[in-house]
Amino acid sequence: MNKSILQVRQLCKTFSSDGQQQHILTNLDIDIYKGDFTIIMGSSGSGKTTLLYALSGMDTPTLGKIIFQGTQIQNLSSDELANFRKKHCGFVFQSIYLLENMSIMDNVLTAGYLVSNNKPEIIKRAKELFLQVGLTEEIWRKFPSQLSGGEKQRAALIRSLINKPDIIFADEPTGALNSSTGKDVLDILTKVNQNGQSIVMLICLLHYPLH
Ligand SMILES: Nc1ncnc2c1ncn2[C@@H]1O[C@H](COP(=O)(O)OP(=O)(O)OP(=O)(O)O)[C@@H](O)[C@H]1O
Repeated sequence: MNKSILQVRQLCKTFSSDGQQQHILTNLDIDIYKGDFTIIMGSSGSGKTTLLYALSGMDTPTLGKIIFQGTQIQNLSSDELANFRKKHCGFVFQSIYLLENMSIMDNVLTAGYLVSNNKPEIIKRAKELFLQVGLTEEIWRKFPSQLSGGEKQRAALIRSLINKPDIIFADEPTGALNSSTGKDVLDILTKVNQNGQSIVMLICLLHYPLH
């Protein structure tokens, strides 16, 4: 059986505003295993993004434990958490946050250089990844505004992969794409998973509560 890399125990998240409490996540237990493609479904507003923020240490839970490869991530300082995310997590979102003032290759390289000093190795890996997802040199030299939604999402996926993360968190990665480009992105995620990459994907479904 595969190794558990992320364990969530009795996770609760409550937001308070105007004296009102909103219990978004209640006593969630989750185990994410190495190499798995885990899909978490929930309706709009059910707390998927809240869960992703907690799992990746971008927000602190109200109660409960998140243990990543033996480390309880709530115990890390904000610098340690930022390092943890850089080294261990990759992110793909519905809104594609590429930097508009640089080519998509430079977007990917910039993310790689944050973690590694080995520039030739990062460049080699970026080129291989671009070719694997069907983006040729002509495309990787372009700026985000010159690309289709599907091409941009594939570039964002490469950026999430460049540092060989332990887990990719994909929050509705096909939400802004039409069905054919959305399928292309899902096919690529499936291929990446078949090569051993652990993926947690959040999908919005109507009328599907998380708890
Ligand atoms: N910082 C916050 N302060 C107060 N309430 C919040 C905060 N963040 C999220 N919420 C509330 O928590 C609930 C869950 O939000 P979340 O974004 O996690 O849902 P979601 O399942 O990702 O929704 P969608 O599929 O529409 O993106 C919503 O009612 C939202 O308004």
